[in-house]
Amino acid sequence: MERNDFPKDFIFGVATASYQIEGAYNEDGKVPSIWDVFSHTPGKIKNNENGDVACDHYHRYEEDIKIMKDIGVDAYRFSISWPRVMKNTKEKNEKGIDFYNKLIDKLLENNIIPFITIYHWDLPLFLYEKGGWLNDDIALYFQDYSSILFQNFGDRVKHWITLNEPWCSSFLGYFYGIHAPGHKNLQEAIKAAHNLLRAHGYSVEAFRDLVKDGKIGITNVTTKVEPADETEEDFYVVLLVDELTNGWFYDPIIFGRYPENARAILQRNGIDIFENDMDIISKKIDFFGINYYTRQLVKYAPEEPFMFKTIEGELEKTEMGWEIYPEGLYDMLLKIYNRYKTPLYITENGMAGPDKIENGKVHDTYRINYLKSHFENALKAIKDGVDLKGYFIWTLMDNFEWAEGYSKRFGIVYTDYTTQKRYLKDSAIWLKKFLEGEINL
Ligand SMILES: CO[C@H](O)c1c[n+]2c([nH]1)[C@H](O)[C@@H](O)[C@H](O)[C@H]2CO
Repeated sequence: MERNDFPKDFIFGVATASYQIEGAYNEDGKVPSIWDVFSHTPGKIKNNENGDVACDHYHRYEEDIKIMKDIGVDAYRFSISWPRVMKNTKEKNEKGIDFYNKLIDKLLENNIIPFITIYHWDLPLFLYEKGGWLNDDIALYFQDYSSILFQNFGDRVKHWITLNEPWCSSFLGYFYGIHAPGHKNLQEAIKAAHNLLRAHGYSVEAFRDLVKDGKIGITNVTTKVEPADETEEDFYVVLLVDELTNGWFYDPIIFGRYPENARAILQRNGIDIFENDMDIISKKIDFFGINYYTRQLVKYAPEEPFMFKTIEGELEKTEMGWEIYPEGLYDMLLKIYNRYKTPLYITENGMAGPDKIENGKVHDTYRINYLKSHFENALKAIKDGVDLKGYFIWTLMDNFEWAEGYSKRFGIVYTDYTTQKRYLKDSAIWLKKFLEGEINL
């Protein structure tokens, strides 16, 4: 398999997110986010680390773009920091706008296509203090914020993603409590999920007026859910978990309704399900972004809140403890495309590895093998009819891995956090050769 086996307009890129790489957490008018608060709260982040400095990308973006250019990526997916661009619900921070204008112009100067994620979890604290994703007004605040981005950047940026993984923002942030704002309330999670979907819809509505020649979509967690054992009960919980994680955020956008089995279970547990604005939520999109990493093995467990528990699988695992399961990418690409008939991008795929640097080198052969096997499954899906338009590797450089702090390295570029020096890992050199057509896998 080689680069030319992919469609000629297929794009390969790398992805990052504002809070994970930018640093400058209180510079040039940026106001606090819920992640600034959460990461400064003792015990929330491994080793009590935070994103105050991260990869210092705010000051080093030109160097980072040069690295992307050197590797030869076609596109770069990055997120906008809402609290860097907005001082409050109405006023924009000009210095924040300036930063992203410079970033976008430098990308275009280097023939790298910018893909903007409007929201990748760093909610401004001033909105959290108004109720955050639990306050129905947030959908219109998000529309106002989105409109400011469309008006300032839409002349040059034609590919937009409204939200990154609303499942994480709602379930990890409001039910499991391991992400900001750290709540543990299922009803809140369902409310937040609905307001995230509403915010997505209102953003799409504004986009159609303000960036008429652009494409917009949403990125969802997309995990292959499989039964731990071949029992009827385990197959039943597969259906339920697939609806609760994947379907809950795909179905409303295409069908204008929540998946019925998960909905029934939630209602049977006394959870209110929301229906308002389904016409807004299901505004036509141009693509889905798929974040695929691994599978989830589930077992029927009647004693658990959703009657299932997750079982540890036997396959080789990454540093995150996630099984390496490239076939699952093929399965999910087919499943999502055939169910929703909407063009797809892989907006994240990659692995955390035991990366050690020696004399400026990182021999991450395991990451090359991971990417190679996932590229092969993406190509197989294309050959089997999936309209897959691109593939973004997570991630450009090692960065702040949320609750894991800096302990997990996903980058194809190694970040030395003490010197802020960047080092191309073997996987970056491999990718460069693949993109140049030098490698036939
Ligand atoms: C099951 O993994 C999720 O889909 C997922 C994995 N990841 C993500 N979502 C987030 O979008 C990134 O910000 C993370 O850095 C990245 C690596 O953890």
